Amino acid sequence: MTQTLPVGISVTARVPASSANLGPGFDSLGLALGLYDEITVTTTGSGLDVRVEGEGAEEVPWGPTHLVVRAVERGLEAAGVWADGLDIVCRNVIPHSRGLGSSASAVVGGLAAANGLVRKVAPERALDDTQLVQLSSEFEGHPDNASASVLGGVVVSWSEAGVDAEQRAYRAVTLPVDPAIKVVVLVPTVRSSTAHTRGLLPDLVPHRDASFNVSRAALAVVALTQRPDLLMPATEDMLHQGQRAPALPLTTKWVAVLREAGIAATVSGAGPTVLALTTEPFPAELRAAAEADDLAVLELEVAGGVEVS
Ligand SMILES: Nc1ncnc2c1ncn2[C@@H]1O[C@H](COP(=O)(O)OP(=O)(O)O)[C@@H](O)[C@H]1O
Ligand SMILES: N[C@@H](CCOP(=O)(O)O)C(=O)O
Repeated sequence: MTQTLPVGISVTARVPASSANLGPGFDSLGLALGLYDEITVTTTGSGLDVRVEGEGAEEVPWGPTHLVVRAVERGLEAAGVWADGLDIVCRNVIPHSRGLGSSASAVVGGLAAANGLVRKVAPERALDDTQLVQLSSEFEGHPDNASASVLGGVVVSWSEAGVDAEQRAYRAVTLPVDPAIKVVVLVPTVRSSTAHTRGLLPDLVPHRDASFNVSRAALAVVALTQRPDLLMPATEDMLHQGQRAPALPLTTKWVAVLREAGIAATVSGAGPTVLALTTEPFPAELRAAAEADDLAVLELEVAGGVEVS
């Protein structure tokens, strides 16, 4: 039976950004990054009130089609809980359409906030992390981003055929990142749509390229968790970065510049952000050159999973 939430309860979800693929781990590996959106949801007597501050405030809809609103409603529905009205405030920091998983963060944040409300009133109905990974991946379509924002750290995600042929079971495990690894992102001002750059990928790849990526993706897990000295070979890719390069000229240039300087750089997600993984301080001259190319250079912590207070 559906349970109705009382009016006036409130929670805030703090959800990290993420970088998907990490080079060879296309559609599987993800890393949670210390850039956070905050979503505060309060139950009211009726209606829907949405406010958005920061990134995307003037572009995203402030109503029922807003991604966070849809995720909050999905989270309540999954727990069998109803709210007569909702007040939702989004304080956005994660840049949109830059390859930092903003859409997955919005979905994970909305689901986690809904779950926080459920936990206050009917803890036995609250969803666990496995269910949050499933729901957010189903909803957003990118389990590499979604599971990083749910679980934090570096994640390996995969999917299995469900009982119903149309359904997939999304799974993920998280591993701690070697503390010697520093994460730097170079964020362009221009945007790129994930749907567009996915469209550039071929249906078929040569067996040798697939085999190349299998070795590098396996190595990436080792390099990220215990052997940062292997980050350069561990971030090589044949499956998507080259194919997307024509749509991402600035990104492609900076991945090459950084790699020539011995810094393990990849396209972050579907781009256009560049992800750099290093154990040394990021060189000042490269920072200055990147900023001169209109890239924001951000040193970020590896984040934990979404938190609800
Ligand atoms: N916090 C948010 N609130 C509402 N919509 C969002 C939010 N974050 C992202 N989106 C939607 O997702 C789109 C970006 O998704 P996508 O192209 O997959 O890029 P990204 O790499 O940032 O996830 C935005 O244009 C916007 O429509
Ligand atoms: N594996 C996906 C990841 C998309 O991430 P985003 O942050 O660019 O939305 C892909 O490479 O398409």
